[in-house]
Amino acid sequence: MSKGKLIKGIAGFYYVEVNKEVYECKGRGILRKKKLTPLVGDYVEITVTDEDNKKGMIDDIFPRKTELIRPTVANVDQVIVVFSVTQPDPHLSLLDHFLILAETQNIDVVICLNKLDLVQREDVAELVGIYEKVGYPVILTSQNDSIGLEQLEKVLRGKTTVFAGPSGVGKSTLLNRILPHVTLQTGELSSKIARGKHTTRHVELISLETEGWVVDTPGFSSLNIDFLKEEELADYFIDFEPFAKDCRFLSCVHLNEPICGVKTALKAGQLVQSRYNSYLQMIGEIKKNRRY
Ligand SMILES: Nc1nc2c(ncn2[C@@H]2O[C@H](COP(=O)(O)OP(=O)(O)OP(=O)(O)O)[C@@H](O)[C@H]2O)c(=O)[nH]1
Ligand SMILES: [Zn+2]
Repeated sequence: MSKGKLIKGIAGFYYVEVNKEVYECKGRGILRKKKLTPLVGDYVEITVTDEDNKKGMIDDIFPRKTELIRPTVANVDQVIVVFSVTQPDPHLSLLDHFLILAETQNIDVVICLNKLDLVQREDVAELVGIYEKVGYPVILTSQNDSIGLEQLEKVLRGKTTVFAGPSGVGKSTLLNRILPHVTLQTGELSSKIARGKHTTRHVELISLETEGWVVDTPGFSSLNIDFLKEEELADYFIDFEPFAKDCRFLSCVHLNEPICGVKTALKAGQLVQSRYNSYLQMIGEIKKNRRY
């Protein structure tokens, strides 16, 4: 028996990578009896039934560390959320929505700001400062000027990483650059049509030469956080947390309550206005969702 990583599942077949070789596998009946469904990202035990044709059977699934819902991938170590510094301009509210979703799934995030070749470093210093202060690592990259690529590779090494971000920020271009052995569709090829296909694609882990896997995901233009409750939203703003303990009421939602640690910190410049604006916007979305 060998231990492998499930990298793709299509129509009842599971593709399992063992020492850089990929085996087409079926799941044994025992899995169904145990109510286990193999997921992309799973570490599995397989028996090779046909070495020449690379076929095998999945005997067991190792316990999952994490289970991401969208995309459905097990054992994800981190998400790299890519935004471009311009073209398109970074949409901070969208980035904050993404960060909140990642926090609800308890997953580590690295922010990658791409297309650095189009601006001066000074122009992005404020943006970088905002998110580093909040507590997220920020990497600056450019595929055109080969900036930050080694740093990015270092972050990916040995991990299972989901790449996410809005359309057109350069995710596929970056991945093609650090994965020279695969070719992903980028916006340059008949963009709109390619993009349509993008969304129906199967989730697939791409193996890195330096150990580790990445998952490319279709670009998003909006994200729903309105399944959250108003009173729990602030818990996912990791920068609010140290100040929320100074609120008079335990149930404070940091809007109009008297003696609110979050609003005091905001006035004192200890919290960033754009983050609080995103918070207000999300509260609005949650309230709207409740009205039926
Ligand atoms: N100036 C500059 N342009 C870039 C860079 N990286 C990518 N681009 C361009 O940005 C456009 C979009 O790149 P893609 O890689 O297709 O973007 P994507 O994020 O994968 O987009 P979706 O597939 O729609 O999610 C293309 O025209 C790229 O040539 C960069 O570092 N600098
Ligand atoms: Zn408060």
